[in-house]
Amino acid sequence: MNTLVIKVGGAFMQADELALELLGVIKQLQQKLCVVLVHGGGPMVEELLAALNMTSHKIAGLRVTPADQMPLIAGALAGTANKQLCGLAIKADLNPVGLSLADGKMCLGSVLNPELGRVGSVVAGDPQLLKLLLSNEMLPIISSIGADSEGKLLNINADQAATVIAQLLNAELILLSDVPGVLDANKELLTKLDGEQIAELIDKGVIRDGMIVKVQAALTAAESLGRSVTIASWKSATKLLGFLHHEAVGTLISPAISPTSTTLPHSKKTKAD
Ligand SMILES: Nc1ncnc2c1ncn2[C@@H]1O[C@H](COP(=O)(O)OP(=O)(O)O)[C@@H](O)[C@H]1O
Ligand SMILES: CC(=O)N[C@@H](CCC(=O)OP(=O)(O)O)C(=O)O
Repeated sequence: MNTLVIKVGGAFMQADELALELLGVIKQLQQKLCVVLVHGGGPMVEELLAALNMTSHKIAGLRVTPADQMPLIAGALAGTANKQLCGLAIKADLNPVGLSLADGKMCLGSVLNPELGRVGSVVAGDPQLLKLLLSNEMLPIISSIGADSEGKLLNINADQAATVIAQLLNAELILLSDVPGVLDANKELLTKLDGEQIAELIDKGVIRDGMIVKVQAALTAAESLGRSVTIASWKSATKLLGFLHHEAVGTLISPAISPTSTTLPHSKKTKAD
């Protein structure tokens, strides 16, 4: 069976009804595909830090993560967000297994850039654990907390995490957010983009904030997997069933023409490269 990696942003877990609808669609997709869910949780991180009177900021879409905030961020992502999503999956009659990127050595992490603190990059490691779970019809639900070779925790952007999981399993990849896809300057959906068009839209300031990391992660995946990656909304779950019949949803990111335009800031090459 082919494998599909679906990534959902943090706002997803806070929209129970829509989340349950998407999880119902995942149950249907499981008839035809192996599905792995990767999740973010930016809003949960921010809520926890704010409750503790702590602040946080992002550089180029990546949250600067001082070492003393790492246990809290791991709690919000691998704890609150992961378990909340596993709970919703149980309600949707799925068989979830909550994991982080270090489990079963599925991904190997290292510090991305010391200026960002414990922010990490990961490369594909051992797929055995995920294959075992998928062959038993379980739904792996993976948070973007990883670890370095010394076992110290790392905070990985969840779009980048999903990209590496797709590389690990040679899977299709869909990145779901709270927007219908990548939008142009008039807020109209762009149905197809390649590396050159993306570079231009970033230059013009049309693609901003978290969407920059997302499109760059999608390009990295598209290039290394040699197939298009979808950016779409988790708010229109049933449209995703069209994916089974090769119907396009959201924005299709196709492999870049210019490989240099796809590199993430300071990112390392993955094994799949
Ligand atoms: N051109 C664009 N098209 C769509 N969304 C964009 C664009 N530029 C910036 N964004 C912003 O990017 C956000 C999605 O990125 P992010 O907040 O990181 O999502 P998630 O948490 O779902 O991963 C959108 O909610 C939107 O505010
Ligand atoms: C390094 C980095 O930026 N980590 C992200 C991980 C969670 C994430 O990516 O969540 P969303 O998908 O909801 O944005 C963070 O701390 O917010």
